[in-house]
Amino acid sequence: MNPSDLFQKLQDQFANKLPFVAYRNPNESIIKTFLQQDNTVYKTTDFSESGYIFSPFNIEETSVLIPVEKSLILEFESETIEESSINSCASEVIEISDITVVKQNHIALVEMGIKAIHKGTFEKVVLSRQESVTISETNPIKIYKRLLETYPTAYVYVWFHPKVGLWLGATPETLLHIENNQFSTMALAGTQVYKNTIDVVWKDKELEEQQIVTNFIVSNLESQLQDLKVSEVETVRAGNLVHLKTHISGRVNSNPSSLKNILKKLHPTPAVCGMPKEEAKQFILENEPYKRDFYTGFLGELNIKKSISRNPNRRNVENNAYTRIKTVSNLFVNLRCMQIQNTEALLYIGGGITKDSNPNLEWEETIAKSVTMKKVLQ
Ligand SMILES: C=C(O[C@H]1C=CC=C(C(=O)O)[C@@H]1O)C(=O)O
Repeated sequence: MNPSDLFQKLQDQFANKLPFVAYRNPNESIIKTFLQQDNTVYKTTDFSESGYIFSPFNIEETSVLIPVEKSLILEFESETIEESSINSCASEVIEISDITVVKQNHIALVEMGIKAIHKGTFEKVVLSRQESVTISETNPIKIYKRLLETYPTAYVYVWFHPKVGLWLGATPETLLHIENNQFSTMALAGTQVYKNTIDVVWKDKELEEQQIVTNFIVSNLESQLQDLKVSEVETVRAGNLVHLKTHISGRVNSNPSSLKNILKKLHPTPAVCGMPKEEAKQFILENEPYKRDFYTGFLGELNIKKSISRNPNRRNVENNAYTRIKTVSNLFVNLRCMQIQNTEALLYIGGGITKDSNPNLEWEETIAKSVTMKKVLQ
């Protein structure tokens, strides 16, 4: 199938008000799609199902599944996206939110967070805001093409369900990757604006903020994983930003409830919630002046069976003997994302607050992060 046929299929699916997702892994060129054949809202009960999962920040709310058995699954190479279709996405962006009020509110929220840290309620909390802009280009497929083009190293998706909503994003953060029993994740936190190099100096505030995430992941997964390995911390680029990242890997015991247990232990990490988890989550749910919904939730392939051929050059029938099936889950944290409602785009942006946070700088950080989505709307 060629790319324009597939984009047309996505367009038709959207016009017919049927659920779909299209996604591309970081640094890869293949775009995969699940086109659901009916408009039911399927849900996961225990993360043992097979399909594409879209989970909210608050895991007590509904995680929506696009089941494998209800979908047409297609994939194609994305390298050949035509320039013309990208340029035609140019759109006018008008701020709806009164930015002075939004700024005052966000700074007041951060100040409350810092006070709670000084009182000892928690050590870290991630506080966020929503920003509303009017867009003249509302075609999600056109915006999606632009995201693909702009962020080759991100996980770039468009997700639609007529009864739930329309979301797009380009996230730099893996929640987990499991291939049979091989597990990996990342601790991503700390932000600076990218200035033509990743050779940057980090302040103690950011180093501590990221270390909290690494410590949380390691201590929560120690009981679930064998051969736990933790890399050195490195600087990585995400669009116009850089972050600190640690790679963490290990082996999971292959029992059917492993994934559910790991997700319970892992989500939401202090990269999007805080430490201790429950206290920070409570503070977020009570004090952020809007509902996160799927922002800082997670999304991706859940228990997908893939065949691996040991000798891909052999084309004869005997070759089947060399084909093995592996089960893959590939989940990402829903960051640098937006929800589109008619001519309005709702952008979601947050940042990690610790005892050393400066409210004005935290505000500036959310402005820098909002550029990721605004860039493809302008
Ligand atoms: C919560 C967000 O980013 C997280 C991931 C990387 C760096 C972050 C930070 O520096 O605060 C956040 O923990 C967001 O982009 O909305």
